[in-house]
Amino acid sequence: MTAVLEIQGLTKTYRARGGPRRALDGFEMYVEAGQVHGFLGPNGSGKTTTLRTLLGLIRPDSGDLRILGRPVPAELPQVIAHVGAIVESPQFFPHFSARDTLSLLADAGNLPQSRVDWALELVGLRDRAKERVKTYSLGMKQRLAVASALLKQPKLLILDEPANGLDPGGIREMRDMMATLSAGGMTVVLSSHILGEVQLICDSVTIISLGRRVAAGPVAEVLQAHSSGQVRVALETAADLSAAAQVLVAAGMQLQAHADHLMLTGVDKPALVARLLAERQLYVSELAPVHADLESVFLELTGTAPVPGQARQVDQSVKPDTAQDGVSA
Ligand SMILES: Nc1ncnc2c1ncn2[C@@H]1O[C@H](COP(=O)(O)OP(=O)(O)OP(=O)(O)O)[C@@H](O)[C@H]1O
Repeated sequence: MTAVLEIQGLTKTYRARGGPRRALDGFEMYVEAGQVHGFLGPNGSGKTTTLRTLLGLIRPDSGDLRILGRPVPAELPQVIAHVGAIVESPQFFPHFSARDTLSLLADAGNLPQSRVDWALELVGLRDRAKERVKTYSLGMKQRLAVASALLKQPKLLILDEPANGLDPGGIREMRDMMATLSAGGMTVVLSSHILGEVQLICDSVTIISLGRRVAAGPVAEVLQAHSSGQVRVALETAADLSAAAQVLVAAGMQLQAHADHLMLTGVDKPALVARLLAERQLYVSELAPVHADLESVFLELTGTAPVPGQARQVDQSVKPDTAQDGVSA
């Protein structure tokens, strides 16, 4: 597969009041053509810095960046026509309508006016397109921003928090829109904190923590690589749970007993559990591997799971010693 986006060894240190602040520390990222790729990380982990660097808005200290195979920023002028992006909430003229705004942008970019209606339709603003932007809700402004990035019909669409401010219906529409765009061959990179949504939308993800990649790859592989092998076991007779727990512990398994089930960890072969218990006339009614979700993997990898009684500070996330976790993109 062709990489639409490649980043290797990206570093960036800001000069801040409190001293130099290393925002990116050998960061890597690969996105293949036609993918919807989720870019995830805690607050302050370096996502916006990465995206701004790709668009030539920030000069990196070092690193190799390529868009559509071209090195950036050196050859950004040659590829920028194929890249649509919203990296910061764009400001629109409040007295213009959405249609006027897009029309102006199409003119400025030498793009056909027919794209205006196409983009308005796609983001669901067609029926409100004549109203002034200042009367729009946050979610409607967000839709207009996406429409403005779509005008170029880009090969690569980069969206920083596209679901910000959208209602549940809007989030679902955004998801459908991504699917439509990706089916048409567009590659989409989106940063988001709505992990359930990312799990539904994205083919692949990169997770960043304190400026380094901590996981990357197809969503299913990342989940698989970080699933803890948990299995939930319930018995036909709940009264047999403690006897079953004893059997399984004696067989070297680790478990937690709950009122109506046992939760086993590190189980490679769930069938073995059923066999061990059946040998003692203990019959399982449920034997279900518990799949990790993206949120739990994210919290584990970035070390940002809430701890009762502690207020986590923004820079308290995990930075691995090495940049990789073994899952490749
Ligand atoms: N102009 C700047 N000057 C100094 N430090 C900066 C500057 N911009 C970003 N930083 C710092 O760089 C780090 C990475 O910031 P960045 O905005 O890339 O994070 P992010 O992952 O996009 O966060 P969020 O999810 O909160 O948007 C943070 O510690 C931030 O404070």
